[in-house]
This record gives sequence, structure tokens and C-alpha cells, in this order.
Amino acid sequence: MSVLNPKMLELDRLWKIYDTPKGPATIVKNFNLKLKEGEFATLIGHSGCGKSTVLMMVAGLSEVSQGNMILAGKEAVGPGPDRGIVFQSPCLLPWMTAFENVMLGVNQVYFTASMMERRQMAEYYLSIVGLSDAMHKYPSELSQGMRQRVGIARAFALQPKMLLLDEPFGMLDSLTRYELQEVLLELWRRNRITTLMVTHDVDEAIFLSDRVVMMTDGPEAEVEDILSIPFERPRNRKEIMEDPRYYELRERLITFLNDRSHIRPSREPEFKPSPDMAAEMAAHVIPFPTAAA
Ligand SMILES: Nc1ncnc2c1ncn2[C@@H]1O[C@H](COP(=O)(O)OP(=O)(O)OP(=O)(O)O)[C@@H](O)[C@H]1O
Repeated sequence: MSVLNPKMLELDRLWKIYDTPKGPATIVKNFNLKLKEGEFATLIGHSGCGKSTVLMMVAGLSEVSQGNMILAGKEAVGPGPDRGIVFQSPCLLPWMTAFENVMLGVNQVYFTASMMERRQMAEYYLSIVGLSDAMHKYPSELSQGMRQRVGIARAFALQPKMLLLDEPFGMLDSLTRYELQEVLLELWRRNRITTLMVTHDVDEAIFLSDRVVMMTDGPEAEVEDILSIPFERPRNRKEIMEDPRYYELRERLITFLNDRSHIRPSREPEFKPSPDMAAEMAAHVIPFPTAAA
């Protein structure tokens, strides 16, 4: 029997400071989070608060300015095949079929496996995401939703320790998004890969996650609160939506986002013309034509 790692990911007082022309900008400050093996967590917060920044640090694609990041008991530095990433747009190589795009990573990571095993692995994941009949098509022959299915299959096929998803369904219509949420849950049910996902969608966060991590507004964003989602798995969207707890959770998340939007500083720039400029502007106003004109 395998023993689950009680701490698959530990983010300990993580900071991200960018050097900007105006000086250092602290985007994320003292960000603490622990994920258990097999846990599905989502990051939610206002646009620009630093969700993708946290995800990119975990992916090893953005350097950690301060703090520790431990993945499966080891310090994680730089990117690696132990972390699979799915972006909003799947970035497939256009001259390769869906199958070849998935095989690209599989060949790199499982180079000791036989060609037959590698092909079977790619075919298995492409069929689970519903692309059995389209796996030999080129990206230009696939819809946006199908391309994202390839992106999801590609990430799972590498069997990473962690899956990182940056608004993977953000560009899809709501029907396709619901379908792909189900696809993602089915793959996750079979593999139980520890997952951290960025989303703006409160319903998506509740439907998919074990815990929703609410981030404060940036700059200097940190974890404000964490909401545990109590619904049993496997989850059924209809049953969840009929559960009174769903509306309580939804209310809490929406209230959190709304409350924070009230304390956000106004971004409206100040514009006070000098008296001379005001006179100049007034002189340029074209009078509204009257009936007599
Ligand atoms: N290379 C960089 N240099 C300076 N600032 C940056 C850099 N990259 C991102 N930022 C800033 O970091 C902040 C957080 O950006 P990030 O993309 O992480 O936010 P987010 O919460 O994911 O936003 P959204 O929900 O809109 O995608 C933003 O203010 C952004 O301008």
C-alpha cells in the first residue's frame, strides 16, 4: 500500500519581488501554503493580485525572491517534468498532430520505455480526454476546446507529481468549460495528481477543489483565508447545485471578492486642467447646432 505524502507541496514565506524602473515591486509577500498529496486546490483573487505569479514560482518558471518551496520533500528549483503545466492556451506545435504533440513530452520523460509503451501512453490519455477519433489531426483542424483537451492530456501523460493549471478554461464558452471540468475531474480521479489551479470562476473553484485559497489584493499579496469544500467525490454538478451548502460557500467567496473590491484603491487618474488649459479646451468645444443655425 502506498503511503500518501502528507506534504506534497510546502510554500514557506514565499516572496516575489520584481525589479522595475520605479524600484523593487513586491507582488507576493509571505505566501504560505501546504498541499497534501492528491489534493486539488484552487487560487482565487482579484485580477492582478499575483495568482499566476505564485503558480509560475511553483512551476519553476519564475524565480522565488525569498522563502522556501519544497516539493515531495525536496527543495524545488527551476522547472522540471515533476510539474505539469496547462495554460489558458495550450501552445501546441502547429506542424505536429495532437498525438505527436503529446508524444513530444512522453518521449523526453519516458525515454527508457519502449516505443510501443510510449505510444500507448499517449493514446490512453488522448482517449480519456475524448480525442480517440481526432488524435491524428493537426491543431488547426481542432476546435479551441479540443486543443485544450490535448494540453490536458499532454500534462497528465507525463505523470507529474504536481499539476499546475493557469485558468485553463478561461477562453472557452461555458458549455465547453463544463465539459472540460468533467474531463479534468475524471483524469484527476484516476491519477490523483496534486493540483494547484488558478481560476476567476467561483463555481469552478467549488466544483473542482478540496480547498479554495483566497488571496488578498496585491501588491504584497498573501493568503487571506482557505475555504474547505465538503462535497464527496466523485462529484455530480447537479447534486452539488441542489445542496444548500453550495450556496453558502458561493456566498462566502463572492462576498470575499466583493468586499475586497471595495477596499481597492481607485485607479482613476486625476485630471485637473489649469485655468489656461480649461479655457483652451472650452474654445475647442464645437457648439451643438441649433435649429436656427
Ligand atoms: N515581469 C514583471 N515585472 C514586473 N511586474 C510584473 C511582472 N510580471 C507580473 N507583474 C505584476 O505582478 C502582478 C501580479 O500579476 P499576476 O499575473 O500574477 O496576477 P494574476 O492575479 O494572475 O492576474 P490575472 O487574474 O489578471 O491573470 C501584476 O501587477 C503584474 O503587473
